[in-house]
Amino acid sequence: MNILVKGDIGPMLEIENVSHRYGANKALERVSLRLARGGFHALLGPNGAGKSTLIALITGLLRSQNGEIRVAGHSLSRRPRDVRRHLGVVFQQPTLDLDLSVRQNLLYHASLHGLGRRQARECCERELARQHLEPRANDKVRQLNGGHRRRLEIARALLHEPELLILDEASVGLDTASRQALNEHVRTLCRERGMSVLWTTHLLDEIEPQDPVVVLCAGRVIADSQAQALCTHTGTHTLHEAFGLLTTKPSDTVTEGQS
Ligand SMILES: Nc1ncnc2c1ncn2[C@@H]1O[C@H](COP(=O)(O)OP(=O)(O)OP(=O)(O)O)[C@@H](O)[C@H]1O
Repeated sequence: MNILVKGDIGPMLEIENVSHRYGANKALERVSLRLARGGFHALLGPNGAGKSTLIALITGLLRSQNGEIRVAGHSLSRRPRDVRRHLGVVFQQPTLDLDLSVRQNLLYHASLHGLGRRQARECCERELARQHLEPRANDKVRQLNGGHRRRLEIARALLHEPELLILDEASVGLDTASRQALNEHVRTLCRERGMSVLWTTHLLDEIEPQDPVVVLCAGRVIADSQAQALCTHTGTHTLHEAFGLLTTKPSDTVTEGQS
């Protein structure tokens, strides 16, 4: 995950030695990772691994207790506004207003971003088109299926055209076909817009062999490598087997280049 493509001016996301406690409960322990600019990256971990806590820290929902988080080179503690400008987030729990239309939800959010009326309209129409939601623009969110609601949340997260999109277990609650369609949709967006995506999940069928993955387990990074390298390292044939081994018997961290 820390391989930089020639010409890059630095990583998209850097996390250095971040720990977090909820009272006596240690949720994250000296977590460090780097995401190169552009491309689809996965953050994997079983339930309770600390994925949502890490995302809450990156997005500023939780206050960082120690360590350093930088987005596009901007320090979250020193330049939170610059960080927010570069960041779009789809949280695990949907936060759409079900009784407003698709377009109204977007316009409301655009106004929260401080966009003027005209610019807000333009941004909304652009995202409705990109997420293939134009035909549903006047429908109430309540009328949409789960997959379309998630697309609307992605549209909302991209209104200000961030370079990094974080999705926290975005496919939870969707049926298999909708999960697959959402995953493919995000990968296409990523390719077409040159964005960086951090996709968190505990569902391994959403990961492709060439994806860079970070695996969190019990609050620690236990692997940071390409998905297929995890199989090579653990001597397994599938990512399911590799993940099972790594998360039940965590040893040294698996990093890029190990096999
Ligand atoms: N508000 C909280 N108060 C106390 N403990 C918490 C709180 N939120 C999370 N935890 C604990 O912190 C640890 C990490 O939880 P977190 O939700 O970040 O993991 P996760 O990988 O996102 O799990 P899931 O996939 O189930 O959402 C767990 O032990 C969890 O019980």
